Amino acid sequence: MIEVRAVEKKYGRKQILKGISFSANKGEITCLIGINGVGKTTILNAIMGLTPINKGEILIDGQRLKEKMFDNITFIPDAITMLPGMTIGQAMEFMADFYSSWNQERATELLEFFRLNDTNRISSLSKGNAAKVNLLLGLALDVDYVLMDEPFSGIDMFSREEIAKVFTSHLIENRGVIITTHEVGDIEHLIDKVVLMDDGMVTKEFNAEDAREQEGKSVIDVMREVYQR
Ligand SMILES: Nc1ncnc2c1ncn2[C@@H]1O[C@H](COP(=O)(O)OP(=O)(O)OP(=O)(O)O)[C@@H](O)[C@H]1O
Repeated sequence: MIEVRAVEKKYGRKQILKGISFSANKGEITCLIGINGVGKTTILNAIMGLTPINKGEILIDGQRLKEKMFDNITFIPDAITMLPGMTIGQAMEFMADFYSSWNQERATELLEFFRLNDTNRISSLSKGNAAKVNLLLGLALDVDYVLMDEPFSGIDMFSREEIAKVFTSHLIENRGVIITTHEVGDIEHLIDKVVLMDDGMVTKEFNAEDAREQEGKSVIDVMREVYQR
């Protein structure tokens, strides 16, 4: 489990996170939702140890962040970080050389799943295919936790639908996934837990299926209630 406890973060004098707390379980997809600039990426960076926090703590499987934990967690940023001149195959080789957790079998399966051609250059990819390569490179690692920053941002409806399918496949199973987004529409049915953020705080944390089954409310219904108060 990833536990974010009363985390505060300032950039200069600007307080971005004002005591954020939530948890994300293994085997579940947790969606962090909030408007642009609310601090979603900052939280992912803090979980990855990429940005220092001012207060609070972050625990992974009950332990404070330590360097060796980063072998068990991966961060998929919102844009591809590989050199544009590389082919998809070369990007995969780079990852295989760099990460001991690289799983070539899973990488090949993801390549087929997303119907990508490994001889294509990163620079020639459509936004949708670049997003798929980005996910492939992260999901091919054998890690328990996957953090994804806006995986659906700026891509067309058909690519979004194809990408969404990966979340219900065995390629995600048993992992703890945190996704950030400001548009929940396409992935609403895939999410287990929802964490709504506003003004540097968590305004509501709930189980999406419970909301659907017990209250007959979609994630969007709950968001409307919370944000339009
Ligand atoms: N390194 C930094 N130095 C100063 N301010 C920063 C830095 N990184 C982020 N910020 C500011 O912190 C706030 C939160 O940024 P963050 O990227 O975490 O938000 P977000 O919710 O992920 O937004 P988006 O949906 O646009 O990606 C923004 O106002 C941003 O300008």
